[in-house]
Amino acid sequence: IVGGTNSSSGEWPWQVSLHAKLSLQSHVCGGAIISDQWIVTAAHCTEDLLVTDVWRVYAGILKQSEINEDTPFFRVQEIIVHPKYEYSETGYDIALMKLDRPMNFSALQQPICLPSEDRMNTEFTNCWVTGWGYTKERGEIQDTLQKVRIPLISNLECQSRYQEHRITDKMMCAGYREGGRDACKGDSGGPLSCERQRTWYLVGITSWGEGCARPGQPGVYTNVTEFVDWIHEKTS
Ligand SMILES: O=C1CSc2cc(C(=O)N[C@@H](Cc3ccccc3)C(=O)NCCc3cc(Cl)ccc3-n3cnnn3)ccc2N1
Repeated sequence: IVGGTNSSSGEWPWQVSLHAKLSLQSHVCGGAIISDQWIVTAAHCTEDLLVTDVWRVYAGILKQSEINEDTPFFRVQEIIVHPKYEYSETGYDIALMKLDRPMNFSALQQPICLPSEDRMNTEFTNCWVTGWGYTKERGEIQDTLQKVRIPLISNLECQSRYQEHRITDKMMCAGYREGGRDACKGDSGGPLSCERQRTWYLVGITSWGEGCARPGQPGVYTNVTEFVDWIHEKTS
């Protein structure tokens, strides 16, 4: 996250850190808890890592330094990648991870609501992006979960910023014209969370962008509203 600040414990209890343990273990992507046994993340996070037993899902943590060999984690039983996913910039950048056992909810780990499909995203005015990603383009993974408020922008404006891409209705964008605040490497797969009437909704999944926090280069997110039916179909 570029231009953000430290989160406090329990502020984003649906945020998880997805680790892969090959020879070494490291944070790969963010993710969001949507039920006691399902995590939503980006499809590109699971590319080349579709074998389930390398994954470790850490919930209820604020700092990466809380993670050591004694820290409890969830194993992944199943990974469902959207069948139309090819790569982030063509959309459908969404995947589901089924945990090997149901999670007990607490103040530190609990689900975020899925948006209802009849809401227009532009109605959301209090949206935040969170993650342990870089704070600048050539940065490093952060210890404390970062948060930054970023306004949603119309797909029309977003398309005008990405003339060499097709910004589809399966995508949505968020950013400041002047740049300075954005997601960055290590944040992908994590939530773009929007609050309305004291309830938080998973409106976007951090997907791609041209650099981090550059002027006129907004972040591009998977438009979760367009996938609510698919998520219900796959997780029920
Ligand atoms: O311990 C480490 C060493 S460094 C490291 C890098 C990444 C990384 O590049 N992630 C990519 C995605 C990725 C994930 C897995 C495998 C390969 C790539 C990312 O987050 N990419 C974020 C994409 C992005 C989204 C928005 Cl909304 C705005 C701007 C950007 N960025 C554009 N340029 N950088 N960020 C993930 C975990 C890491 N952990």
